[in-house]
Amino acid sequence: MSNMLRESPYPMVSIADATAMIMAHTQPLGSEEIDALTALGRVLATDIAAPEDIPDVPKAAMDGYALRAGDGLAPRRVVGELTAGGDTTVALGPGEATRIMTGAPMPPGADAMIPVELTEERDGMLFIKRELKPGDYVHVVGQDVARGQIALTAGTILGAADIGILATLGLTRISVYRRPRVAVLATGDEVVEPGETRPGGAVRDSNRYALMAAVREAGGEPISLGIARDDIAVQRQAILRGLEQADVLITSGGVSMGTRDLIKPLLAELGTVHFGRIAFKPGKPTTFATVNGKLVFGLPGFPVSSLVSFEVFVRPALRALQGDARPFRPHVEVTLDSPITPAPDRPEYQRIIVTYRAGRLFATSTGGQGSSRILSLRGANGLLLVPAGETVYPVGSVLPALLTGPLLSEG
Ligand SMILES: Nc1nc2c(c(=O)[nH]1)N[C@H]1C(S)=C(S)[C@@H](COP(=O)(O)OP(=O)(O)OC[C@H]3O[C@@H](n4cnc5c(N)ncnc54)[C@H](O)[C@@H]3O)O[C@H]1N2
Ligand code: MOO
Repeated sequence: MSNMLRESPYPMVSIADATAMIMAHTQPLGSEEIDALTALGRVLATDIAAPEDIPDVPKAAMDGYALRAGDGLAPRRVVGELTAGGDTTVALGPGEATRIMTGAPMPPGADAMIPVELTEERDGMLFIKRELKPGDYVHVVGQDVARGQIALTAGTILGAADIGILATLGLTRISVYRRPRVAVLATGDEVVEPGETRPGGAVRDSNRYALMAAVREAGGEPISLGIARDDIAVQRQAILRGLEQADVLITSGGVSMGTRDLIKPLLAELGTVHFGRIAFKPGKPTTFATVNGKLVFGLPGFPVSSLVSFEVFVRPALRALQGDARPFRPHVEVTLDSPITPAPDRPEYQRIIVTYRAGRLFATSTGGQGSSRILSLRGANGLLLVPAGETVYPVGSVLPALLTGPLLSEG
């Protein structure tokens, strides 16, 4: 008599409920102070107020001559030359002008400047072709950033421009949220290291390596826990080792109905399993637990199921843990370029290539959507949200999708 369970003891939860349960257990980790100039991709933990005006003194906006607007169109005597970073001690009296280069501080006494194209200089005299007002072509104090202005807000993911803003303000140390440490464990007697000789029927461990790369892409720090064979003591020990070192633990495999599917009972023994099945394809047996306040995701063994479940359920949690104010991928509407067959029993997240064309987003399927067909992930920059059903969606249908990568553009 087989001791296999005939029915899962875990109720099937909806995608929305699963997401809500995960996010309810996910609070930003603490912050740390780091070098601002190498903080690309990190999430700011505090607002940044500008400590000074930029520019801090009035500066020439163009190459030309600094002068006094009140002298009107009268020729001026050229008394010197000012360059950006050069000596700024020249002071202008009435009837005087000085050559000045873009970015050089305006000399005392000058209240305007004129671009070289609108002038002539002969025998030490400047002739101007246009009358000026005070302030013309002058970059005023605080014009770019005003002292006290909030230049960056907490929750910002620091991009190249933000690094530039911090450097401009001279802020070389900043407070950012800590990156989650994420331990990744592969399970399965049939699973071997990709570089090892593969016995017939064994599978190479693609999941641990793909998941660790996905963790890194999501801003986390992956920790490899290797491969645990299908033995409850071995897996318990690996899980405990992971929880000691990490904020989050991800396992691959061993979450469905087989006699060697040990992850769910183990997590129930060590902590609380919040859900063990989702009405979702690919990734129905995806499991979420907390053990001593740490998040644990039991992802399915099929390579597509594990990566898609990571994208939909784990990635938002990793983003929220590092303080990202917008942890979810953008939702868009796409027009089908190829017909789509839904799964009859569960909403399915099908892999698509999204292209921007003539003002609209179009989606092409990546082909067969089997959970073991890893090539269905190749080139995909979107997940099409296909409701359960029997009817094929023809070309031209409009469906919602998540954008998971950079948009392709045609024409
Ligand atoms: N009777 C039922 N059987 C299954 C059900 C079910 O509801 N009732 N659910 C199916 C669904 S849906 C999924 S998804 C899979 C998930 O099963 P597991 O998470 O238990 O995964 P395994 O059985 O351990 O492995 C599945 C498959 O993936 C390969 N694998 C495992 N680890 C890796 C790895 N690290 N790298 C690459 N490939 C891996 C493994 O060899 C298997 O081929 O269960 C269905 N079954
Ligand atoms: O949900 Mo499973 O991931 O269909 O293959």
